[in-house]
Amino acid sequence: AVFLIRFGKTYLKCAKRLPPGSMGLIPWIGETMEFYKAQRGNRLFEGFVQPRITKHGSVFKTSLMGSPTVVVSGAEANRFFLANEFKLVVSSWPSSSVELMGRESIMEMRGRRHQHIRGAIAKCLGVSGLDGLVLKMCETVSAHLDAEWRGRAEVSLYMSAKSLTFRIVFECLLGIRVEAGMLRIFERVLEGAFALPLRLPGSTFWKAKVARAELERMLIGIVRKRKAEMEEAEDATEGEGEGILLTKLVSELTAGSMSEQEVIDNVVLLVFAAHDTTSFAIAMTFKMLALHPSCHNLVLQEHKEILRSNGGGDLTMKDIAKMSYTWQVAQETMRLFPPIFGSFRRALRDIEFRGFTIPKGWKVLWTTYDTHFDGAHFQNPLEFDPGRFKEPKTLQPYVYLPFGGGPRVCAGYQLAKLNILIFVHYAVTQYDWSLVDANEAVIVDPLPFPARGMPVNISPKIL
Ligand code: HEM
Repeated sequence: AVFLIRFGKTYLKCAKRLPPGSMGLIPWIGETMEFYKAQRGNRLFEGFVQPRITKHGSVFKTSLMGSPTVVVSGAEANRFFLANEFKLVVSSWPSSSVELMGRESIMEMRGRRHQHIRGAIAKCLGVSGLDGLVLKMCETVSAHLDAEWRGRAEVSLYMSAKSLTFRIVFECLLGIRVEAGMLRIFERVLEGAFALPLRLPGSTFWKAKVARAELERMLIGIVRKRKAEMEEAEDATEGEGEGILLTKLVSELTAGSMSEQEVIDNVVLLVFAAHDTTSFAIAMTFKMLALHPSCHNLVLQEHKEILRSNGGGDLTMKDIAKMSYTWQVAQETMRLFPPIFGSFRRALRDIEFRGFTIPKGWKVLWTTYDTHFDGAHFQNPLEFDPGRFKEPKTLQPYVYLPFGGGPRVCAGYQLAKLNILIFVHYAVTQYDWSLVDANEAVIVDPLPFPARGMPVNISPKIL
């Protein structure tokens, strides 16, 4: 009833200037079913957004998951809404995500508090912070391949990428040893992040809450121990190398500029932000390499050259800088298969956009798809052509957005890049591999993943 009254009032006030579109027969349900159906089949653009753009234009209204929503398209719209974060809009996550990630995480922060927490995270996740982690990341990738690939004929590339990404965040960034069962607890939290927030014992959300409480207990123990160790050692450094991020967050705690809850919530959020996104990018990069053998050969040449020049030793940032073609492959992969298709914002006040009014409180959905697949920005947009990223500076701003844009642009971009490149380096130079199922579908629920976990046949490479 509250929804209907509020919705009705806003509707009458702005009706003339609302964007065109359909709110469905029952506004609370609206077009949610059509949205979910298209999303699950990885056809959100072709199945939901594009037909409505054709019918209503590039700004249209709909009603999704109980919220009146305006879907916007094009680089100009992306810039308008992403760059005006905090001024006209704020990011808007489902209540289950907020509850499970924590209300003190960066995704819920605004203004100064957001800037402060982001500053602390960015210091560790920027190029200079990560420089001291390259060696540890290489050791982690090597150890991962030895433990999970060696001696096997087949592995699930996606699951392997997931456990590696988890290990990199925990062991390299936080300096926390991954114990058996930790990944499972974490994944149970993630499973509830987009589930209906039902507090019924046995429901996905309930199980996620129980897992979150377990994770929180574990993290509180770790944070308190690290704080005591740092105090005892009178260690006032903000950290570098292994564990850089946790050291930085704990030093903020000691200095009184962050609360314990903020430290815990942001640790959970960072693992969440890194996990499915990086793993999907890795899996799809391999898929694209398998489907485009000439690209695979170029990648292999690039990495063999690095092995030749460093004598097969540990990688350095200089070696990683030489992986330019591999990064083009990964970028082109994320253009076609963005790990995050877009995200929701909430209007802080009535917003005038392209002659329409977006009422205060309504949601705005920006997506990567329409610019990523637009022939005006990318010639033959459905073709896989890594070469288009050779000169990325020629791209107009807010066209290529796998990492978002504006004040909330991905804080983990450099880490994701390192993770992908280092993994590709070790995997392609040490193993011959091929896809078990070249036609494996991608399911989106609500983040994308390969339906069968992308099994690959592997055998040790004889170089
Ligand atoms: C291929 C991998 C990744 C992709 C595609 C990706 C994508 C994104 C996107 C699209 C956003 C913006 C969301 C929005 O505007 O609502 C974002 C935000 C964010 N990402 Fe990533 N991400 C990746 C990896 C990572 C990693 C490895 C980390 C850190 C460990 C990370 C940390 C964050 C954080 C903290 C934010 C929120 C920033 C803020 O609110 O200020 N991401 N990411």
